[in-house]
Amino acid sequence: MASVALHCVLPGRLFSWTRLREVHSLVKQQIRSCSSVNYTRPADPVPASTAASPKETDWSSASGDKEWKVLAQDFLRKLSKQPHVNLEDKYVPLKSSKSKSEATKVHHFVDFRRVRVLGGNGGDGCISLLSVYKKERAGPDGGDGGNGGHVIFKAVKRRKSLEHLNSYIRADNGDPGRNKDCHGKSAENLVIEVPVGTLFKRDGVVVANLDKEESLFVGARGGAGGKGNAFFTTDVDQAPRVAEFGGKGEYFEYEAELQTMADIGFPNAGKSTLLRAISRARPKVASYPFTTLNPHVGMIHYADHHQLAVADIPGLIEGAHRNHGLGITFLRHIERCRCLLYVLDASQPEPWEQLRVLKYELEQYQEGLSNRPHAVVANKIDLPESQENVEELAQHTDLPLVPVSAKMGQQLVPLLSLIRLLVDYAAESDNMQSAGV
Ligand SMILES: Nc1nc2c(ncn2[C@@H]2O[C@H](COP(=O)(O)OP(=O)(O)OP(=O)(O)O)[C@@H](O)[C@H]2O)c(=O)[nH]1
Ligand SMILES: [Mg+2]
Repeated sequence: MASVALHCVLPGRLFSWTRLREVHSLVKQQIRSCSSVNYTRPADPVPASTAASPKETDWSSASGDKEWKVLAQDFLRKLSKQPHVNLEDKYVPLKSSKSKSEATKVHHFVDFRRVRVLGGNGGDGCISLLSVYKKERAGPDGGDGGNGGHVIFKAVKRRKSLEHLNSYIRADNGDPGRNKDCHGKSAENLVIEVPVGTLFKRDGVVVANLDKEESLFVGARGGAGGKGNAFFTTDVDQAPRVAEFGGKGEYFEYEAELQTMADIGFPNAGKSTLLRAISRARPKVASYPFTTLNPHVGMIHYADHHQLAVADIPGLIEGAHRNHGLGITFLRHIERCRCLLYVLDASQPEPWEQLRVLKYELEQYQEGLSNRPHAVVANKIDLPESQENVEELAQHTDLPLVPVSAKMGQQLVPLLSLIRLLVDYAAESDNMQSAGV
């Protein structure tokens, strides 16, 4: 979700600055040339009153839903007139008072894990015949074994990634029964927290969708405890010498997948700088393309104590939907984002071309993906050449547009308020859809 990601990936190689400059100019050429490949260039700039370019309207009208655009535009207009006066708490972003972590380990955003789960075995029943003072044959007294623990997955809001999920999860075994009718202790169930929106698949088939807070999924049941020999006493057999073994715990392999992990994904220039500016995340920032090779997630806090996860996805290149570059892996992440931010480098000429490429790539990968509530972030407005480009960009798109400087921290508050508006809108329409309204 950062600077227009029309770059190529340079995995694990050392480059000279000259090589890097060559790559950069290649990328720029790509940006300019992609318009001629698969989609048409926009017509000459149209007057602000008839803002939407014909192509733009086509994409957005695919879903027939432009309500969020009107809402977002109104919201931005109000904000520009009366910055944050009388704004509801939920739109007021809070700046973290904590400094950025000094830890050297960077946590990546994990939205896919393969896990093997094993329920605990039940404890074995005990065979014992009691013999006490003056009563040599006091009868059978073998206790039952305890039950093995289940492995249970629970959806909680405070988890945002599957990073903590181990690849092998095993619940405890039940204790075996003992003599003197002592029953073994049942093992505690092992409850593993996962983020809301986690899907569990077995052999490609969805077996559980934890899309509600507190919803549970029993991944593997523990075995039942075996009965001790006291249980088998009958009128005709007063001293049974049989007991049961405890049942084996279930074993399954799942693919855990996170659906709406990050609320906003920015497919594309200065993305990492922006994520650093608005959250405590620390993605690497550098002046060459494809600095970010893994998605990063940062949290934004609002005055009503709500938190939003924002994901920074590595840049997209032209043809990403055909798996060029690192393309398809990251488009998979975007698929799970509720809303999108298109981060454009406003210092480059014709930034609307960057927007077209990004939208085209998303649409090619999955139809309707680019119709999710989204906004355009014109970054680097601190550079003098950006001014004119941003004005022209506003004429080329009818999308909510926020000019920012991620590096200088300019205009970030309106952006954060807008993000909240879009995410709330998306959540509400999701709820309405699931309620069948
Ligand atoms: N002047 C200026 N420079 C910026 C701004 N935001 C980012 N940059 C610079 O742009 C360059 C790229 O920034 P990154 O944040 O790494 O860009 P990115 O989109 O994450 O790039 P990839 O990870 O390679 O896709 C860095 O040199 C930043 O310092 C800005 O607002 N103003
Ligand atoms: Mg980056």
